[in-house]
Amino acid sequence: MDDEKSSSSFSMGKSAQERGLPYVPECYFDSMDVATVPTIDFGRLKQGPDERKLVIEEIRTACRQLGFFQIVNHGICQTVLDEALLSASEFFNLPGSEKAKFMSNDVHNPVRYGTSLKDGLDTIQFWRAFLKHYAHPLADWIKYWPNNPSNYRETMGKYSSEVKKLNTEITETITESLGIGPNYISKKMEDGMQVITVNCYPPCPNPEIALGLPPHSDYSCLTIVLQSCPGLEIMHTGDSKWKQVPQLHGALQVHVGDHFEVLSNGLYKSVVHRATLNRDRTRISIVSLHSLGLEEKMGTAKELVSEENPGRYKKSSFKDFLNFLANNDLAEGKSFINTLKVDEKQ
Ligand SMILES: O=C(O)CCC(=O)C(=O)O
Ligand SMILES: [Fe+2]
Repeated sequence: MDDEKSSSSFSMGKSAQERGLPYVPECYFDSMDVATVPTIDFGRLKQGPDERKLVIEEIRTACRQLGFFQIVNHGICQTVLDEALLSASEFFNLPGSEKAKFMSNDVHNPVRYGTSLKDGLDTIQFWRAFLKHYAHPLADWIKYWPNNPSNYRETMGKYSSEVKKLNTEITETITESLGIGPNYISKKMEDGMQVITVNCYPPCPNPEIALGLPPHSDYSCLTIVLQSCPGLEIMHTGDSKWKQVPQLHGALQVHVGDHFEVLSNGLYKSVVHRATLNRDRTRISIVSLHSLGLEEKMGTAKELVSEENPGRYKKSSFKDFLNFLANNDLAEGKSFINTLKVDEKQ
């Protein structure tokens, strides 16, 4: 199956759910374990210091136990979310030749399209098309983004800048929950990198034997994800089982990434996750990865290191991750965070 055929085999309707944003019949997930995902009401952060303290405690627990939570009342309105998803799906519906203009295997390229929708039906392993683009500072990068569909830059740009602001707020709560204060890294994060990965997983004829994305953790400090329907699975640290993340309309998912595992000296673990497939509808996810500047190294907070609790990680930057990615295949189980652990055998 080639990209051209897969793209034309799905189409979007007119309005978010009515507009036909993809859904998956519930029966598909009957056989799966569903994750109990902490849902954090961000509106409560502004309801006085006592309420804020409780929310920070919930975030601490979620980051320690799962490295993952979802947020509601995050302040980004539903229209912005729906329109970003819609223009993402319109992009993937374009003819292959249009998308191929952005095709690149160079992981250092700030805008690139790629697809694994080429393998024969018997041999498919991964079933995904993606568009990645740098998003901060927006004015520097937006001119390189697709302008087909014609509102792509506007809708995705709006979503990107709102999610960038949200990232700063979440970062403040995370460092506060680590006991190092809300301003520990927020300014650096504000000036740091934002990479948007738009994933498209068309209906797959063999969802049992293929995946959208292999198990991995994100290199980022934080990743914020908007999904059109369920499909993400996270590894439950308690019983080491894959669990499906349920769909909560309007919620955004937050992943602790490798660089926050490093900052926290391993108190918070980056969440291992994978994208599964279904045979009925297309799934879209918009993934916003936030880290420090391209060459700025993330190290462990010195406040979280002591004689009894020595530093466990080497410093690294986003660029170090890109160099790792250029030379290693995540599908073969290679993991960036493992290369950062000081006691890990290389
Ligand atoms: O599609 C998803 O929900 C996950 C995508 C993902 O993990 C990634 O792009 O890093
Ligand atoms: Fe990921």
